[in-house]
Amino acid sequence: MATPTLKPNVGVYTNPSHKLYIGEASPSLQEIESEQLLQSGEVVLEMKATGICGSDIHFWEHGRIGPTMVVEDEHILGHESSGIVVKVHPSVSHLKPGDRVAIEPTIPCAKCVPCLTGRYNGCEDVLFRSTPPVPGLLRRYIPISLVNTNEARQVHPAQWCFKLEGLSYEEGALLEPISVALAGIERAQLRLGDSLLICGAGPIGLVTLLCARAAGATPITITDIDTSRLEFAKKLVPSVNTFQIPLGGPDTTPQNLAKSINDSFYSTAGHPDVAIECTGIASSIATAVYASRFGGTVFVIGVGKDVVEMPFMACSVKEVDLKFQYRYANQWPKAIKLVKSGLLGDVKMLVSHRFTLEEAEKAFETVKDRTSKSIKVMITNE
Ligand SMILES: NC(=O)c1ccc[n+]([C@@H]2O[C@H](COP(=O)([O-])OP(=O)(O)OC[C@H]3O[C@@H](n4cnc5c(N)ncnc54)[C@H](O)[C@@H]3O)[C@@H](O)[C@H]2O)c1
Ligand SMILES: OC[C@H](O)C(O)[C@@H](O)CO
Ligand SMILES: [Zn+2]
Ligand SMILES: [Zn+2]
Repeated sequence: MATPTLKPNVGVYTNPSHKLYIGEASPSLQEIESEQLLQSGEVVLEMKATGICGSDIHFWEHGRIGPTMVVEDEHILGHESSGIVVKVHPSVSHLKPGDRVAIEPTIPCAKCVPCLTGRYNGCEDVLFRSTPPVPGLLRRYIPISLVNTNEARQVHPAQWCFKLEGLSYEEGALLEPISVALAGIERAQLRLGDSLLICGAGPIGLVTLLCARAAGATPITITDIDTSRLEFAKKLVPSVNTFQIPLGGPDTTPQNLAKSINDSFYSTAGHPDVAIECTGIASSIATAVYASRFGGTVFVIGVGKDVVEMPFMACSVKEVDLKFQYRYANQWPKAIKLVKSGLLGDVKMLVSHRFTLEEAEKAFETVKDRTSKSIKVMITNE
């Protein structure tokens, strides 16, 4: 690969005053250009595609997610990324300029019990790109290292980079939300022939739909308050049933909604076997619980308020298996195989808008503005 002309390193920041802006990022152009300034084992990645996640919008708009993830300083966003190797320290032999990789944004400690038992998403000392105070991936360059994790220099360990194997950069960036859905399906124990209810047709509900179809769930119904998202779901997976959750009106209690959903779409068995909740909204979780069969599973991926009122007795008398998810573990290799094989369908359909790094503000406004009808907004550099 011919040595590309490198540009100054910039990143997309938010701060405690809820500003969104482009600013200088680490490492500097001078550090990147001089291979001597790279440390042993390091390579530099030029980011090629980064998807904007709802949590990026949350950190920008509200400055926090829950009580512990709080923007207290200038903070780089982004954790759905892929890129290309542009510089390599002479000590590195397994990567060369031109190699294309996707980044898993988790940096676990590898020492605590969750790490040692394979559930490193529960790491007690985790660093997760874009969750404050760990700077995210939405910048032009990031150093990757085989031998150390130097957080002061914002180096990401090579262990958490996966070769793209022919996938496009955008598909590489989509591996992150796909990993969320795959982890959910794995822990919800969704099986071939299970009937499924997906609550919420945002990017997470939609990738869950693609993964659940591949896993053999049938029938599948997806809900949303927004008709345009349901129309998109139908375009993505024509066999899916869609159900619009009305805002207000006499029949909008979770019990009534659950009954309408079940009467419309689960008439054979009466109820879905599994519900995967992808909104984090209390009334939607309640609808999933009321729709559930005896011994059914309600699996909550959505996140929301610190305390949420739940239909406790409905869970109790139906022995509902109520489960939750926190990010993912061990999903990238599986996600790459699934996208590459075509089993998930055309995941690129999820990308509704593309912007350059310099247009990041417009990109973030597009995600926030529901009239834009965006699904997955990408910052690309291809
Ligand atoms: N657990 C995890 O590790 C994890 C990882 C990624 C995302 N998430 C969370 O998953 C959720 C979904 O993410 P997303 O990117 O798709 O978000 P999103 O906001 O784009 O999508 C949520 C969808 O839910 C719909 N909705 C709102 N109220 C509803 C209701 N009452 N019934 C049905 N639908 C309703 C919205 O119209 C929207 O289309 C968010 O809460 C996000 O923070 C969790
Ligand atoms: O995709 C991963 C999620 O966005 C993160 O867990 C975030 O919600 C909190 O760090
Ligand atoms: Zn995310
Ligand atoms: Zn750990």
